[in-house]
Amino acid sequence: MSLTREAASNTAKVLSEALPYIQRFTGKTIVVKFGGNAMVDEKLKASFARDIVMMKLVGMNPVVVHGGGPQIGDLLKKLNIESHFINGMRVTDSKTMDVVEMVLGGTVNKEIVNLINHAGGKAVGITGKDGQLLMARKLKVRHSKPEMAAPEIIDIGHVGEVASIDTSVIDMLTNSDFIPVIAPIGVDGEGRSYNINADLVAGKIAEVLQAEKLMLLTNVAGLQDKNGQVLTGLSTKQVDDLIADGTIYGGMLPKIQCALDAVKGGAKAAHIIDGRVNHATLLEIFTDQGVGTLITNTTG
Ligand SMILES: Nc1ncnc2c1ncn2[C@@H]1O[C@H](COP(=O)(O)OP(=O)(O)O)[C@@H](O)[C@H]1O
Ligand SMILES: CC(=O)N[C@@H](CCC(=O)OP(=O)(O)O)C(=O)O
Repeated sequence: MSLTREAASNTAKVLSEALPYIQRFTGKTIVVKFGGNAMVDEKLKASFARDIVMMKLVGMNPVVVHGGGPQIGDLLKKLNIESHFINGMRVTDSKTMDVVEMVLGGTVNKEIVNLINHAGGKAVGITGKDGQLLMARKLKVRHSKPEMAAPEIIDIGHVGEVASIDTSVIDMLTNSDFIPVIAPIGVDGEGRSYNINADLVAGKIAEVLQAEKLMLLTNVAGLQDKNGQVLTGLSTKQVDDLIADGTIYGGMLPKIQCALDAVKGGAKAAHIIDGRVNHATLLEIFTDQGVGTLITNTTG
């Protein structure tokens, strides 16, 4: 079926709108975090993979970090293991850690690799253990409740934070035209595995690579206020207030924290975007209409 003159002209307009973005981002690193909740729809997964391939083909260096919280939750449920979260982090005992490693390093990682390869890219899946990419240490979680005088430090098991990053394996892959797909599992000097929140990993990698953009795809329109309005251009003070009054909670806590840390650490910008929108990644990179919440260092 041929396009009408008007439709063809609109398509040409959109394509030509992409030109300055292609020029601006060629050779630049874009870290994309693909969230577990944006990863449950087959069509969205396939369009995400095409977007990543397109970025690579026009000369950008996409680095994919993925989550898989819902997928871990599904397998834990089948195994009759309960899921508990504190401050957006999964309480991870030894049995849970085995499942986390199996799901993130196995099924989820290889599914994304497969989708990107099917779309015409050359993806390689790794975990933070490969090439000692992610050295981790145990995360100390501060937990507070209104009735408590001071926050207490609680043990949530094999949950880690990033202690150091060695990007050699990422550099080697991107320099050979591969697209790295990274599962957020870290390791310490003793060889112990750690479950690390995928947003935190994406943020740290964006910081170390001094990425042009950190894109966090999720299942909401962006960071929202109490009335559901999407907020953008926030200062750190505003973010602190939104956390204190409970507007930001659960999985959004590590997301917003890592976005702020990444831009403070040298990533140019962080975007929290709606992964439920078809081709959200492409829209954010190549058009004038950014989708979601933008955080830059100038915002506070
Ligand atoms: N202020 C807020 N604005 C938007 N979402 C919020 C906010 N506070 C908490 N959330 C929750 O954070 C969730 C996103 O975090 P998470 O479930 O961990 O996503 P992902 O799996 O994509 O990493 C949203 O689905 C929403 O329930
Ligand atoms: C410590 C911690 O909570 N780790 C996460 C790792 C996966 C993840 O971050 O997945 P999403 O991005 O899909 O939420 C978890 O076990 O669910």
